Amino acid sequence: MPSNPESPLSGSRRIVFVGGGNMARSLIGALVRGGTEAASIAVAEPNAALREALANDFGVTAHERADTAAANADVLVLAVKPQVLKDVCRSLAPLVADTRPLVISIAAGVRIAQLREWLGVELPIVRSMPNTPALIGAGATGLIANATADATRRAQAEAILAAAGRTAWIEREELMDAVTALSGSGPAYFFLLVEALEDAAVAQGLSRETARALATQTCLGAGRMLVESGEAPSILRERVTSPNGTTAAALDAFAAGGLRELVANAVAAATARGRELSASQS
Ligand SMILES: NC(=O)C1=CN([C@@H]2O[C@H](COP(=O)(O)OP(=O)(O)OC[C@H]3O[C@@H](n4cnc5c(N)ncnc54)[C@H](O)[C@@H]3O)[C@@H](O)[C@H]2O)C=CC1
Ligand SMILES: O=C(O)[C@@H]1CCC=N1
Repeated sequence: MPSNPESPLSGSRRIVFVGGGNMARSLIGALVRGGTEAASIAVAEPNAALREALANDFGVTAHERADTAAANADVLVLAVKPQVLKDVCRSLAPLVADTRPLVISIAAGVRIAQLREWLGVELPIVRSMPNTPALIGAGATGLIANATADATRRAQAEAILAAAGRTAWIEREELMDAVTALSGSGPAYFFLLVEALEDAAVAQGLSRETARALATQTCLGAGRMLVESGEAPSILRERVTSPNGTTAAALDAFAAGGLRELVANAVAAATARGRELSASQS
């Protein structure tokens, strides 16, 4: 149980993660750091090394099998790869028919209707899309609930994901593909930009070490300014850009190369791939 009785998690008897990989580890770490008692968290993970690491690092109960871990779950967090989710849900169907947990899925491209079908019974379901910065408590997560999830269940789901960063509810489930393309995959776009900046600076004569240090700190500083100033990115960009100066020269080159169109194409491709993945799961 969380120590704070006002927390939306205070009524959770047991939060059970099915799958103990990267994302589950991020969320479990965030919950424990945020004050949720490790004794109220269990995880099912077939990989023994991962299981032991979760138990040792966070004090949670780790099981080999999902059905053992999920007995008496109040909240079930589905954190396996999308490809195995159907089998996992079907194996848990008899159990959840009795225990009626809140089900939170973090699987990319798996729709609520599919989860409902595989679980075999009407349950409160929240589909979410977190991202890897959840590892350091700086995640961004999109959420959508089915009609069976009442305000209490929605608040519980939000509190679990909010332990690892910011959350945003979306109005229509189709928009989850866009959320996946923006914040789910987004950290990779950012890392690619840092790689490209680093390589470009090396080409201009800086050492690899200096280029990485300056590129990394520049991105951190710019990101923090964006969050802490609350100002629009376009305003912050204009403030860096002296008329006819160095930034203007670089921005002209970006525009000539079609950077905005390229980003729009990349996000459209990711959105379309999300749609394809969910169609292939049925
Ligand atoms: N990596 C990312 O950036 C993001 C991933 N996601 C989603 O999160 C989910 C998990 O992704 P990761 O943590 O990156 O994958 P992962 O591969 O690190 O973790 C999945 C874990 O599930 C375990 N597993 C497999 N079969 C199982 C079973 N029957 N019962 C219990 N556990 C089982 C595996 O041993 C593995 O450790 C995926 O559905 C993915 O779409 C969501 C947002 C971002
Ligand atoms: O690349 C993927 O499909 C997953 C979903 C969001 C981040 N990684």
